[in-house]
Amino acid sequence: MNALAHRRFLKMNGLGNQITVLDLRGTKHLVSAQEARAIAAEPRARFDQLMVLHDPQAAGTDAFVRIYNVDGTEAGACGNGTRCVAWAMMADPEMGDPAKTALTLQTKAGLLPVKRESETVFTVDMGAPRLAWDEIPLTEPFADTSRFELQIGPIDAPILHSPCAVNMGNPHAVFFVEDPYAYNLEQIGPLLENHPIFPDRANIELAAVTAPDHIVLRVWERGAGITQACGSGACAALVAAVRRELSARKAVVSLPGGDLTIEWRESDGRKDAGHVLMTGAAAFEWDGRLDPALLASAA
Ligand SMILES: N[C@@H](CCC[C@H](N)C(=O)O)C(=O)O
Repeated sequence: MNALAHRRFLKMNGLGNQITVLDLRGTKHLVSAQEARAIAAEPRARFDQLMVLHDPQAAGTDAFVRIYNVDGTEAGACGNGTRCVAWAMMADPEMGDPAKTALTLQTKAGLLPVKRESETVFTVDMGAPRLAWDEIPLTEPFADTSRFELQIGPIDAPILHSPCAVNMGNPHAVFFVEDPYAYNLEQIGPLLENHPIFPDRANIELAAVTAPDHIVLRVWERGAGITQACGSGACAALVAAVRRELSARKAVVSLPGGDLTIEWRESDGRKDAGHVLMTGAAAFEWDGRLDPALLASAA
């Protein structure tokens, strides 16, 4: 019998970003790409991202979290999913500890301290953005990744060009445009996600700065396509807007699924070294048990 059979899952969302939380603490099981895709095929467990909790690996942390996209690939960060995991570990009647108001999660990308602001609102310290070309990563060296050479469409009339690259635990390319909703993201997204300039592929953002403290954003997610919201994408958009001197260091980022407040702190006067804080809601939808028949097909 597969170790995942009949395991309880929580179906949640972070501003409409579909998140499934699976608690594997106390087991050694690592979800394979096939198993992740099999879980996504189960209508009640369907996700943009699957957040799998494992026993903590570092002192002072509450859990190690593996993050899977709907295509089975793994990611280092998921802002919306992190808030959902925090809700599960603090408020879920079966796995939550209501005494907790803060916790620290670890992912492949590092440590994520989370603070509970209210019943359903959490602030995640998403860490410091990484901005060097080989940290994004890009395949070619660019001294300045805030406006690097990349365009699609006709050479003399590109549809999109000169994005800003930001790594928020995962790679992002942010294009500044007048109206993010004026583009066929369904068509452009996969071309850019898989462009040879991104050796690890990339999440693609279309951002409009409508005021120094407001950004409108749409995201094509690596491994998941268009989602209602992307937390790390919202952080990347704010960081990119600050680097391009288009916005203040704190702004509301409006995604199709709702708003996130993002702040890029300074660190000892060093503008590029501070951490990015993301505040927003997490919503529980339902729970269920994984269907062994579907998992059997993944074996
Ligand atoms: N929805 C996410 C980002 C999930 C990971 C991403 N698709 C990747 O592969 O990097 C978020 O809220 O940050």
